[in-house]
Amino acid sequence: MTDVRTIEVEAVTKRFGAVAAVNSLSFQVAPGRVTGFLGPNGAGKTTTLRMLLGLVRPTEGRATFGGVAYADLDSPLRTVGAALEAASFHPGRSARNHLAILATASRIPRARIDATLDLVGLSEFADRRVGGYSLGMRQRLGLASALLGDPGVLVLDEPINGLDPEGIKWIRSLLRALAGEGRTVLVSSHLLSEVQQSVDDVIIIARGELVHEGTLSSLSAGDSLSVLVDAPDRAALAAALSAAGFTVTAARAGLVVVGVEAEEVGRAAFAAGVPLSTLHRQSSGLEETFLHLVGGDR
Ligand SMILES: Nc1ncnc2c1ncn2[C@@H]1O[C@H](COP(=O)(O)OP(=O)(O)OP(=O)(O)O)[C@@H](O)[C@H]1O
Repeated sequence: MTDVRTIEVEAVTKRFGAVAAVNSLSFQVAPGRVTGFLGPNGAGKTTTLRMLLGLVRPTEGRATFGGVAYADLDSPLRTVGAALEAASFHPGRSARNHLAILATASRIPRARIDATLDLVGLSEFADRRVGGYSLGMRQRLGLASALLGDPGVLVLDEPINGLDPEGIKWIRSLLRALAGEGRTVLVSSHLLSEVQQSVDDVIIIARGELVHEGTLSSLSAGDSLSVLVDAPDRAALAAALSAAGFTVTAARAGLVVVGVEAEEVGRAAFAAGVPLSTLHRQSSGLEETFLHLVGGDR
């Protein structure tokens, strides 16, 4: 039997008039892992999550929980917890009040209210009006709403946005703990660096299309090694390196040679009798690989 905790997005397309916000997108998200859903602003992340949660109807394809559409789930809040970006809470109500309304509507035991407030660190502020909450506190309340039904799947849109450094550290360990309990945790972000420390897997989209799907370490496999080298006589250095068979690109700080170790470049320059002023190895970080994948010269 298919596990409802597995998110399945199958050839989903969403067009808004002539604009394809999401184009033939397919991926799966497995339980027991934290998965980052990444892409630059406007890539189609929110639209995809909204289709998954039955808030937007796909033009083509389907997005389900183990084959079951959100609208067909027996008890949605107990199966899937979601916190979407622009979550709006009635400013006059307290956090406790918000959760109580949700609990009543979904027949969730009231004991879950205090347990969830405690889990997201809002107990102290539970009876204050949400209107006076900071963005970080509203994020915590969004998370509390998602966790209230003790669901096996969590879908969180930019949950780190608005949190202070301590809050970021806290949410990272919470996400890990939730996945450790066997839940499916899907977290969107437009920055890889924001979620890098908490995700096992990544799904990267750009312009509505999938550009990479795999483990976080599968991303670093795409890292390219390069060497930055320079000489007082840059033209002589370029000629020597080209003659030695290297592919050389001119940069502001010197010449960049891709796919080789610094030692090989140094040896070629030495053999040609060209004194160097700069020689160092540079490895592109994950964020650069990510930006490259999404075509990011932002
Ligand atoms: N209701 C709508 N009507 C028309 N166009 C829309 C609508 N919703 C989204 N779009 C467009 O679809 C594209 C994808 O938007 P979406 O909000 O899904 O991206 P995103 O990856 O979540 O970006 P962000 O990180 O900025 O939230 C954008 O070009 C956006 O302008």
